[in-house]
Amino acid sequence: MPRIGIIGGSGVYGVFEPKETVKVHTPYGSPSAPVEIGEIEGVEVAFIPRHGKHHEFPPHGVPYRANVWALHELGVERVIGITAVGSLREEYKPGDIVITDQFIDFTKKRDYTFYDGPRVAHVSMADPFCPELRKIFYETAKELGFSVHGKGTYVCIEGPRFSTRAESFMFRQYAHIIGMTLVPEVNLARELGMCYVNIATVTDYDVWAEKPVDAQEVLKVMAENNYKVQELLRKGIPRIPEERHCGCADVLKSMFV
Ligand SMILES: CSC[C@H]1O[C@H](OP(=O)(O)O)[C@H](O)[C@@H]1O
Ligand SMILES: Nc1ncnc2[nH]cnc12
Repeated sequence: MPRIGIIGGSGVYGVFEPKETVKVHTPYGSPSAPVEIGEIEGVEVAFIPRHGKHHEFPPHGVPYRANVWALHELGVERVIGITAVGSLREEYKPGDIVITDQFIDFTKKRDYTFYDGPRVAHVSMADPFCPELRKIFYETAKELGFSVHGKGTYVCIEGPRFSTRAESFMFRQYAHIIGMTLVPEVNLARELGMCYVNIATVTDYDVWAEKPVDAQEVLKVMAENNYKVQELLRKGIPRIPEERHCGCADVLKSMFV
């Protein structure tokens, strides 16, 4: 049973040679693609490409609930979310890795919860990311010699369009990086008591820095930096302890009304 799940973002459609591919049906429909099960350095891992095998799901159309539910159903306790992000600050440069520590939600119409009633839950999101996983991947990225930021606030926009200049200037007052997919993936994982870490690769300076970003540029820079994500997973995953000591599952004790 895989206890670690990876959700790959733009430009990340496979991170190992799958041993098995599983079609999972969930109460929320099918995940973006059948779940691939394989091993990274001897550790069993499940993988879902967030946008589908051929990037057919736009950020506002990703079946986030089905993806997270499917991983949970397969026994996953820890989710590693890989994302491509724009930079809102000079010092977060294209090619840098960010181990996100906070987010701001500017999405508008997604399915944000597994608890639509009659069971009602209010999950704490004060510290949305697993501290244990953040430490492992930050330290591993440092050891690998990558330019890595141990913190960063991710503003999640609805997309699929990129920001206007005015929006970009506003967002950069509060956040460091910008993307379209962290929410609701991170909060859904938390609602099931799973750990979640976001490994973000900076692909561009968002439009505040003058030149408008485009999708081709994001994919090109992601492809150039893909090896960093692969190395980080290969070296970081074997360092994840069997037992969790992070308290991420404790939210389940107090979130129900
Ligand atoms: C391909 S450009 C915009 C697209 O890239 C990012 O995807 P992901 O977060 O899944 O890596 C961004 O959020 C948008 O969905
Ligand atoms: N500048 C940007 N804005 C929103 N999502 C992105 N994903 C990658 N770069 C982005």
